[in-house]
Amino acid sequence: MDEPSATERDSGDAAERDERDAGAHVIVTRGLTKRYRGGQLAVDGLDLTVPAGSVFGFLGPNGSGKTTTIRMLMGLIEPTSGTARVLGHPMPRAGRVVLPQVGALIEGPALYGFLSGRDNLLRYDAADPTADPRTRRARVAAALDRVGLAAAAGKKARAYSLGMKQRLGLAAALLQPRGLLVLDEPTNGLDPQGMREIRALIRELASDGTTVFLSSHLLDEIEQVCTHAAVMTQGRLVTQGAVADLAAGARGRLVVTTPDAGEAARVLKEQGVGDVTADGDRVTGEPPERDLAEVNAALVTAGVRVRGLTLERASLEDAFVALTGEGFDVAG
Ligand SMILES: Nc1ncnc2c1ncn2[C@@H]1O[C@H](COP(=O)(O)OP(=O)(O)OP(=O)(O)O)[C@@H](O)[C@H]1O
Repeated sequence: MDEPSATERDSGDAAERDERDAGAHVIVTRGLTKRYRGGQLAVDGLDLTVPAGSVFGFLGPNGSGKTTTIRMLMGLIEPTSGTARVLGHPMPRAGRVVLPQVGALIEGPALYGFLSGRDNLLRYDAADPTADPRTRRARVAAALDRVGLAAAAGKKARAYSLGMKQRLGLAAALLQPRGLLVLDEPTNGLDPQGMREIRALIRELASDGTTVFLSSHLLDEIEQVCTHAAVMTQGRLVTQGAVADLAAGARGRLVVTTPDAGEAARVLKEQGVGDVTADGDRVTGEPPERDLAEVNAALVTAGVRVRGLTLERASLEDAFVALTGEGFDVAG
């Protein structure tokens, strides 16, 4: 009679659930909090869940607590409170087990400019007590090949472009098989071409199933590269989930293309369209409840020459604005 019901049995407590999920989730934090000594609350009660195999974007404006979180995940600093599990183990306690399985690129790679790209990697690998010296040369060659630096391997690192340096940093993270790659702002400071190269490389690295956790203050970067994302603002988590679902949670924009933008804006407002803005021949607004065919008919009746009337898919930026009521500080 007193047997627990299926739901009671299944619910468990949060710790048990996290234990069960350890294989499915590569990073799990609960109430993770960091208050710096000066009193700054940098991360505030963070509950993060990173699914295995995802390319997970950790998105937030500058100063929102991304680097502080990454430093706690990597055991570089102690949390003030809360817990973090990485690859199923508690951090920072299990650092010795976890860290060899994590390839990290944090705050730019430390390189010796006077050494070639190849020699930098050989030296880096030699400093890793878990690395097998017998396979060193082969692993370095494979990593250079993987990031597209095989041809430039003999060049001194100081002659590398910023994008090449960043790729060399990624190669260093790939010298050993990894369960997780952690990249802090991997395209920061790169020109558009360098950004494209790094993004393509990240997608390729992820295609073999390696979980990639990358921080960025660039919304479009997350949309282009990531399957999942978490959004931070002022140390707090705003939302997390599959990128497609996050964007779908926000409503898109109604877009009317017309040479008669002023008149179109007036008619749209009359038709109950909110937040109408006109920019050149594009007039946009919040989609109204009513049938768009009626809105179109009203525009045409008023003499507006409609070239196009569409609903634009909501972006992650729309979702961010809808959730926080703030604009996303893209300039950083
Ligand atoms: N060592 C420190 N001591 C005191 N405050 C700090 C320290 N490091 C960061 N902070 C503060 O904590 C907050 C979060 O900083 P953090 O660097 O984690 O943010 P971020 O999202 O990574 O931003 P950025 O991209 O600029 O690094 C900021 O207000 C920052 O000024």
